[in-house]
Amino acid sequence: MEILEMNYINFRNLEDRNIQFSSRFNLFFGKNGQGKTSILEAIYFSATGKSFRTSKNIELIKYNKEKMGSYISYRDLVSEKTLSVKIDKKHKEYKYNGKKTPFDEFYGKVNIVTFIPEDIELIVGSPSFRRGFFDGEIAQSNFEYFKSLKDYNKLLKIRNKYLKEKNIKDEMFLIYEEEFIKLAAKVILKRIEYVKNISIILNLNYRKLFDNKKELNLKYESFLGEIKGSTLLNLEERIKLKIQELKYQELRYGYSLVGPQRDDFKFLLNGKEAKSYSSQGEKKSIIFSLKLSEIDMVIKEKRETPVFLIDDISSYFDSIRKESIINYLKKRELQVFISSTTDLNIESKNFRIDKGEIQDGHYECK
Ligand SMILES: Nc1ncnc2c1ncn2[C@@H]1O[C@H](COP(=O)(O)OP(=O)(O)OP(=O)(O)O)[C@@H](O)[C@H]1O
Repeated sequence: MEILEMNYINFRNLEDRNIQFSSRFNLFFGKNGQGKTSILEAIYFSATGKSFRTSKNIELIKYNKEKMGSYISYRDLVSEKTLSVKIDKKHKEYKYNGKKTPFDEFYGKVNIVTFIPEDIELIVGSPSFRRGFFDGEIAQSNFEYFKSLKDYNKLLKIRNKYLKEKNIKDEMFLIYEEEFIKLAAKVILKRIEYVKNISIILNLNYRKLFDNKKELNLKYESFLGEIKGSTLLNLEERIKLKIQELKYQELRYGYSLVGPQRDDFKFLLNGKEAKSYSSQGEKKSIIFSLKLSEIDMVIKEKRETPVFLIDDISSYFDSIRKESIINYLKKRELQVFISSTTDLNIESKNFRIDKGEIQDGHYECK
């Protein structure tokens, strides 16, 4: 998959422009605070309708402007297509090949993997941050999961309302609960499968790029306890039993104590939890390996190569790790967008960013 060009109007601090991209490396080079992250965010936003920095789209609109718009053309395995988004303070409009499209159908058309410094939160941050990330990843290449998760979240809200009102004898509650259990089991099973598959690739990538003497593992921790080898049916059974077990606590707290919203993902380096035991350099390397593994997973699930966005590579990695990453990327057939404050010694289409203004052309990165 390849993004061919992009247009944007009133996107953060960027001067409006049309940009043609290279199918391999695109390097955005500039000093701090000039708009390097914003241009990567504009690419991500145009392709997915979401930002990797904020959940409030309104923040993307340039200060003192009323609306913002973006457009990309891209090529997948089949043909060339376009996506566009318009937002103002009240409305959002998504278009696919010029036709209005609901967000659910817009999202997932272009596969993008991002690496941003804030990703370290995947190790040190909250379980909900990790769940959000992995759910997004699975949903990106699995529409059924996207639907199940959306429906599950709706039912979770409804269930919590009933629990809060202590209204669990209501006939509707029982009907909702049956569906709640089914969807909870589906979501958990898909997550287990995903973790199992990505874990193998993750370990290989970590060893290949950063340290071949260590073993990296990703583990799914469920509120159900040990769930290795589970099937959909026995997950449903176990959730039912757990609901029985926690019935009184759920009524006391007034919200669900069962379900995938209670689960977490853990990174283990040589069997020890990375959050508590790994160095900063190791944590960054784990996350980078995770992102490379995501690329491999998208290729496996969709047979389509995703686009890779890497923000601020120069200040994030030391020179040895940076070289290892660049050498690896050179060998992969990927379209890569990188922002950096220093030269990376790669053959790339270069863009210089200065106060939101982007100029292209080859130049010396100094
Ligand atoms: N909605 C907006 N409208 C106008 N300017 C904005 C908006 N949102 C953020 N900015 C400004 O855009 C500038 C560029 O931010 P950005 O994060 O893209 O910089 P950067 O080049 O990645 O910097 P760094 O290397 O320090 O991370 C900042 O000065 C920021 O205050």
